[in-house]
Amino acid sequence: MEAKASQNAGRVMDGPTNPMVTPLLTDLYQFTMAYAYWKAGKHNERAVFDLYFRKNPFGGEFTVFAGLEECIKLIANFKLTEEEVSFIHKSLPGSCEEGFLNYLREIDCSDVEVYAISEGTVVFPKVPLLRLEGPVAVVQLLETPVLNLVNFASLVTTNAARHRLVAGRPKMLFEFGLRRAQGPDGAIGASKYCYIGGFDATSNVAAGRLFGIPLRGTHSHAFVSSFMSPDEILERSLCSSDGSNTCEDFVTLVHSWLSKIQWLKSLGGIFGETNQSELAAFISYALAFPNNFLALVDTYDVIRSGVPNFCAVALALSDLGYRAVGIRLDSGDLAYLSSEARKIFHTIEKELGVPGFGKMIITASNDLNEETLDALRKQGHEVDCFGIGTYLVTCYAQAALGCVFKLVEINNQPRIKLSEDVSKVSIPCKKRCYRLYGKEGYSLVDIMTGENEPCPKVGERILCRHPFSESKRAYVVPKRVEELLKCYWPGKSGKVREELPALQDIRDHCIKQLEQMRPDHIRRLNPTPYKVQSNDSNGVGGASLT
Ligand SMILES: Nc1ncnc2c1ncn2[C@@H]1O[C@H](COP(=O)(O)OP(=O)(O)OP(=O)(O)O)[C@@H](O)[C@H]1O
Ligand SMILES: O=P(O)(O)OC[C@H]1O[C@H](OP(=O)(O)OP(=O)(O)O)[C@H](O)[C@@H]1O
Ligand SMILES: O=C(O)c1cccnc1
Ligand SMILES: [Mg+2]
Repeated sequence: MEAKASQNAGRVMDGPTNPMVTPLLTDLYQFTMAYAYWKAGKHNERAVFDLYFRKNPFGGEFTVFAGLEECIKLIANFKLTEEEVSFIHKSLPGSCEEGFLNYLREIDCSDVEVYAISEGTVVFPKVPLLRLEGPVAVVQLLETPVLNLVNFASLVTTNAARHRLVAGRPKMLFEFGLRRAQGPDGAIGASKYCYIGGFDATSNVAAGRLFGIPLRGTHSHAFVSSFMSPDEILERSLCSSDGSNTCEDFVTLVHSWLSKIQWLKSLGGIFGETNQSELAAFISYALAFPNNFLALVDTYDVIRSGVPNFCAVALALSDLGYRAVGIRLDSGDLAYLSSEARKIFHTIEKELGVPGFGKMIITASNDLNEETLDALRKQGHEVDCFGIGTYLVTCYAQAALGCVFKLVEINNQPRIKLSEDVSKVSIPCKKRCYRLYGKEGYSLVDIMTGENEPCPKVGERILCRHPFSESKRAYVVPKRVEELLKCYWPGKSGKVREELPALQDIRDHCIKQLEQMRPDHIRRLNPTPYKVQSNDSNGVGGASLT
């Protein structure tokens, strides 16, 4: 065990994704406190801090924890450069002794221990997501960057998970937020964490390269409106998909299909002359990507122009052995338009005998959010994929998660932060945290115990009580007990360090966690609060949880 621990601790780890994440990415008062600790000879006192939040976001009763990997990468690489030390020197109020600068030159996180809940886990208020233990001055310097790395990551992952829950599992979800995100880091972070929260892909090419997230894109309005007429298309030939023949005039082939569907009885003359500049754009795009033809159909009129133009191009492609992908709708009533488009696709499949035409993929976008996804689901729609930007990545419905970082123990002495507001009182002591599962497989309660208290055991009755309300207590007989806080950075403790999982594994873990939640905790309307309690060692009676 010792050998493995030192091997892990010695492994070189990449720095944080964003090179701006350095020891200077902290509040000034962390450095002034560090100086004052040092001056008082207290800087090496051993402190324990908990990072937790007080209230679930978005009016819900769950949160998904994210940002751990970036925290560990910061901690693993925490070292001030000479230039940074001299900047701190200049920035501290008044004079600062040379000895402190030497101290700053030497510090790193080799004596810090980090325990954390696994990234992608569903978590609840008050339970520590991270527990940092180490020399007080060093751990204080970590407070701000660690909060910064966890707060938005967990908020946007939770937002993505909520969008996933309301859209339903079979739907594809694409994150399209780069243009609207809070700057480059907000965008890259949103792409990474929306993927963890259950999105299938991103339009953000940089995030695709950095994290290996699948990239997806559709078709733009500018491309459609950049064309005037099919006469602009000079190179009109297209080779069949198997290379066996070439259609010399693909434009004429498309026109012949357009007239055929125009007069299809079962379409009831729903369209006459379609927009020819739009048709030109579709043909041109099909010539560029015959295997991936997808058209944005709402530039002029979805039902009278966009969809018929798309169908004509898709049918011409089908003659040459290609299968079109589908359409994107970006305005109007998405429930109505997707259903009408689907009817047309089915009619063409049936009337013209083109197998699979009814299954064209319909993508929808345009200011989508949880509410609109919910409304669409209730109305009924035929959308297969949703492209979601602004509301998702900016976390429009809630600006911040509000994680805090509180001192709970110093030199083995418990510490508490009091407040008039009971929900703001910190819970003292170095803790262990457990999730207790009932006989149906759902988790029943998270409990926090003192570090040296006995751990809950399967099949044994445990009395759990609300941390601040004496009367709220219940017995639990767990069928399974899971310890939540694991060692992700052992410091000098010699403990084995948990490996940081691959992004894909974090995503799988998150999806599985949400599938295992009792449905009433994750429903949108009036969800049931999940219980977070502490262990009751004095054994007074209570109700039972099963
Ligand atoms: N069936 C529906 N039920 C509820 N909301 C919908 C439905 N269809 C679309 N929406 C949402 O309604 C809003 C419509 O936006 P808006 O009023 O700007 O119209 P628009 O279709 O974008 O118009 P424009 O043609 O000017 O772009 C969007 O937020 C969209 O997601
Ligand atoms: O609507 P969001 O959820 O933010 O998703 C991304 C949007 O970005 C694009 O258009 P853009 O918003 O740039 O232009 P538009 O509003 O005119 O469609 C795209 O067509 C989507 O509508
Ligand atoms: O690929 C798309 O359709 C896309 C990408 C980003 C924003 N809006 C749309
Ligand atoms: Mg828009």
